[in-house]
Amino acid sequence: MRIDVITIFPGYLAPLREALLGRAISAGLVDLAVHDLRTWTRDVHQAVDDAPYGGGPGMVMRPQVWGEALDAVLALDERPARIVVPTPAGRPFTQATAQAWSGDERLLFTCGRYEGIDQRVVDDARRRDLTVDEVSIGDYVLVGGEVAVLVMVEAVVRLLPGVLGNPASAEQDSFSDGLLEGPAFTRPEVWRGLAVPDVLRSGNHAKIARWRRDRALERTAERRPDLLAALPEDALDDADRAF
Ligand SMILES: N#Cc1ccccc1Cn1ccc2ccc(-c3cc(N)[nH]n3)cc21
Repeated sequence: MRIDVITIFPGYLAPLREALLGRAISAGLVDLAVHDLRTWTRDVHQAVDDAPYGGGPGMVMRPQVWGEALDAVLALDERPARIVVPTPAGRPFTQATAQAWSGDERLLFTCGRYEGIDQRVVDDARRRDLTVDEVSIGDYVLVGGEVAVLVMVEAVVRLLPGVLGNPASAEQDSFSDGLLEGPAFTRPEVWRGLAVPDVLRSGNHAKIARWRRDRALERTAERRPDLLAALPEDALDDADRAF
């Protein structure tokens, strides 16, 4: 997978070259290129923003700079790219989104700042039949798109074959079966007077699986009843319903 990121703060994306993601890049599983948007400015001040039409607070990012940047970065590779625009006004980015995008050949992230990017940049890309996804990582407002890109790239890249040491980790993710993950424990057996649940030390794999499923159902019902309500009809078996 090729990943391009366009931003006025390239340094914000440095964490993508650390740890697991850094190893995925070194292993050739991911090609990452970060581009400074100001490369495509033409004025001495390298202006990337201007006042909003219709008035209002803040500034809006200029379409000309973004249009030239997108055209240039898209042209760097013939593979089709999904253009991702982080925005508080986007469709929710979920585990299902990450799963879907993990099958893409190329992702191109555009990091806005100020009050966002002139809408015509997205409109122009779409009318050229480019795939453009405007996505939100949560119902809160960040200062720019860079942090959202860090979140989305990590969520997607960890799903690529060969990235996680144990692929089962991704298969047993929270949300992979529509439920939250239950509690996890490791040594010591007792810590500050708190013991690991006996069933987890029983060696009875059927009982352990049932216990873990019950804890996941319990936690989901308590913290995210919306996820429980959204489960497909056949997602819960009789034992689940009995819980
Ligand atoms: N746009 C916008 C905007 C609108 C109003 C106030 C502040 C901003 C700042 N901003 C500029 C770029 C940008 C990108 C993504 C987010 C973002 C995503 C999530 N899920 N929250 N915030 C915010 C971003």
